[in-house]
Amino acid sequence: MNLESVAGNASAGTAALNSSWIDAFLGNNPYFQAGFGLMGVGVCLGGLRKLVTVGNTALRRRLLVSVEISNKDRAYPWFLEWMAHQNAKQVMGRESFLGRPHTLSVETQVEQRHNGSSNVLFNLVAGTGLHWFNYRGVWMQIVRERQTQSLQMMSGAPWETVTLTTLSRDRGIFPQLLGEARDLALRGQEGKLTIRIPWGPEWKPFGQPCRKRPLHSVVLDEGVAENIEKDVNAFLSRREWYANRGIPYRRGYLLYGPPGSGKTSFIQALAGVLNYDICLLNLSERGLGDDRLTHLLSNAPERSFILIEDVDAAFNKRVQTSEDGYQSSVTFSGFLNAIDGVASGEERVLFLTTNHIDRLDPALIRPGRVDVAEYIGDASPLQAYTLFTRFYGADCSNSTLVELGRTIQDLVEDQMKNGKTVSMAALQGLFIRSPDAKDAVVSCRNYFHTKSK
Ligand SMILES: Nc1ncnc2c1ncn2[C@@H]1O[C@H](COP(=O)(O)OP(=O)(O)OP(=O)(O)O)[C@@H](O)[C@H]1O
Repeated sequence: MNLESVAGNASAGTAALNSSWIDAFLGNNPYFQAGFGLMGVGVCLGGLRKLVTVGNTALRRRLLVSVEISNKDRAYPWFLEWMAHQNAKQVMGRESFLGRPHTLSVETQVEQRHNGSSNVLFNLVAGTGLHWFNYRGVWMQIVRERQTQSLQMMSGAPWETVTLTTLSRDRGIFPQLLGEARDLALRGQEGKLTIRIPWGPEWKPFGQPCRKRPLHSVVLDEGVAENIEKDVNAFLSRREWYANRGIPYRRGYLLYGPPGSGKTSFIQALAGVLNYDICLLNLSERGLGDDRLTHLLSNAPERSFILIEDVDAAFNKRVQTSEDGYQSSVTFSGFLNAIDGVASGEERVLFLTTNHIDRLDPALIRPGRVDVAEYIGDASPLQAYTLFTRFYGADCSNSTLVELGRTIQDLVEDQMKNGKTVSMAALQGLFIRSPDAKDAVVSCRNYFHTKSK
């Protein structure tokens, strides 16, 4: 036996000894056996979990359908209002709707009453988190999420989304539900006029929608209201006509005349009759530049009049020729470009008002920018008569009304012969302060008497 084979035998012996020691240690050690068992169970569970996740994703993809509504979309407030409505029904025990939401948020609504007072309603809607509800026999999941990390730049409000999920076969229920929400929201606005003002690059409702003013309550000189209304209606019915001829689909109106003659009131009443909103733009607003103005005019909400009041105040000859340039950061050429609306092919109805048409640059009031210019003047005798009869029509007999109305008419006529006029706003003020028709005549007489001194 040589030395090498002795060494080989020794090492083989050591290896056999080690392996039998490990086998003995592992095989007989209950801790190791349990450890391996647990590891096996863990691996199995991990695999199962993965399987469930994959299965769940596949199942969701094939069987479920989701709709996401973000608070950038117009449907978002409609949907929340609709939810509040459904929730109120549930609270009143009329309909089973939400699976008893535990997180609620408040949607506060201020309702203007007919007598001028207001009523505040607190609607409880499903808050952030997960909710279940049944709509027309279809179960849905609502997840309302709010992003607290980022805020909307202009309003400072957090971004929100509502995700509705239901079975794929019931996907047709979404348009139905959203349609219902829209109808509910629009029904709530029936008889109301929304005024919007710029908010950053967007238009935002200014306060609560107000009650529409009947057109006949604004008494203009004979034929004036009818002319404008007819022209606006003709324009709105000729979209195709404009498109076929490649003419930009826009129309500009300028109402000019003394203060308190009813220019703004008429535009608001007309918007109400046509179910249009008003986008009120103040050219002297701080921070309003050419770019933002162009963007605002090109992105006005559909079915809205753009109203720019006292347009002379922003661009009158005096200011334009002054050395320091313009009052606001909107330049005159920027304003002309914006109202020309090179960037927009959408319908655009622009109303401008001014007390001083002579101060307007001819470039602003040329056809294409201002297509119809109407003078709205102080009270004519007939306007005074009509306003008087509208105020006191219900309070006295027809013959008394006519007789007193004629007196008012004569008073205004006499004033005019003396080269004096009275605004409709002033007459309205006198009538509001007079409890009855006879008082109104006395007040008018005194007023005119004082004025003619
Ligand atoms: N023609 C009118 N018929 C009925 N009410 C009128 C008329 N004109 C003015 N009024 C009343 O006077 C008030 C002021 O009217 P409005 O603001 O419409 O006048 P305006 O011509 O736009 O004035 P300004 O040029 O100062 O902006 C309103 O409350 C309105 O009801």
